Amino acid sequence: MARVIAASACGAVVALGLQKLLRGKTEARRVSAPVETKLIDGKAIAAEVRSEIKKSTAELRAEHNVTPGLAVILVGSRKDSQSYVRNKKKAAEEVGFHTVDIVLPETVSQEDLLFELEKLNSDLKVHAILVQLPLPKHIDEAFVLSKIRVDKDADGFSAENVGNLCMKGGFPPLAVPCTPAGCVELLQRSGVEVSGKNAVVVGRSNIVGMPVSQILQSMDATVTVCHSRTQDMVSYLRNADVVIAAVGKAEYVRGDWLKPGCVVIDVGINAVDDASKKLGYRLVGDVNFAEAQGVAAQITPVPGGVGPMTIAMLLKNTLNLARRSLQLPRIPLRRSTSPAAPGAVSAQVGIQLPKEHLAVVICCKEILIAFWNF
Ligand SMILES: Nc1nc2c(c(=O)[nH]1)N[C@@H](CN(C=O)c1ccc(C(=O)N[C@@H](CCC(=O)O)C(=O)O)cc1)CN2
Repeated sequence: MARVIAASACGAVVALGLQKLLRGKTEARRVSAPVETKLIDGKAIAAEVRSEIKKSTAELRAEHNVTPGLAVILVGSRKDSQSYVRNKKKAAEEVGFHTVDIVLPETVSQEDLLFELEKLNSDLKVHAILVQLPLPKHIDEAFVLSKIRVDKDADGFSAENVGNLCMKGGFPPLAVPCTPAGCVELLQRSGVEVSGKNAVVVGRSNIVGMPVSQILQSMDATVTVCHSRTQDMVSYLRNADVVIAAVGKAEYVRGDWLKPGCVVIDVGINAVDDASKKLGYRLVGDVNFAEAQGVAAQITPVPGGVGPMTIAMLLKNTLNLARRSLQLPRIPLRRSTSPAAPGAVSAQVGIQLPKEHLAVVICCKEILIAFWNF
């Protein structure tokens, strides 16, 4: 009897030891080897897009005698908005666009702002209008945006453009919100295939979170939108192949929340105090960049990631709106890495065909193939 007890006690000790050893092994497996993290250089990619737009603008002028025109309305004297508007105007002029800038005082009435907007709506030289956001509190932002002609909506913020962005198999939007389009362009030009992948968007703003989630969904990603009320956000992020961080909180997403090998697009631009800098602050994103190193396979830096793409995509929208005014198709800037599914709403830069035209193209292709085989 004593021997039996001793044997089973011994067995239990061995089993416990084995269990411990195994647990140790699984824990060791969970800590994966560091990943080599590649930087997605938004500055360089934006320069590439701008040079393609410059070329297409020169062709449009040579072939149709039309110069794309962009008008920007700035209300008030916020330093950041002034700087964004200055950069937009500079970039537009560099690619050969005609530009108009309207600067109104902080105290301007909504009526006077709408009066200026109306003049731009009927200016034949202006193909795209942008109202720099945010607007002062006394102005109804949504109402003002709704007064921009849909076919001059440079930001793609109108209900019709956003509606078309969300509709499966509907008309393609005339313009796509610039920052979301920039995020997707970065993914495409970095060879990231999103179809069938888990994408997590952190943030649900009208400018970024909502439209980027719609675009990714139209590209066949499985999209989860996390926000301030999401419970256990980390559980979603740990399963995300693609992360779009647009929450507006400095270094909010921690490195150990990410799935090893994921791709991170950091939309945040947050100023944090830094006495070592001349300005007394430095810019950081919504993701803890240092911690994401060695975990993410690719990541955008801040600054120099999504920001420059926002302006490049504004130029793209302006060029496409100018082309549309001549009933020309959208300009294909560069072949994307993955073609959109037929009829899908697409954020790609290529020509977008309505379903009927696509059917004709497919039909012609079938006839050609049949002819060839015959
Ligand atoms: N009508 C709109 N208003 C606003 C938009 C918009 O798309 N349409 N987006 C933002 C601001 N924005 C453009 O307007 C914008 C933000 C940041 C950048 C950028 O290039 N950032 C740089 C860093 C800049 C710096 O040093 O301060 C970067 O990330 O590298 C461009 C445009 C709100 N309003």
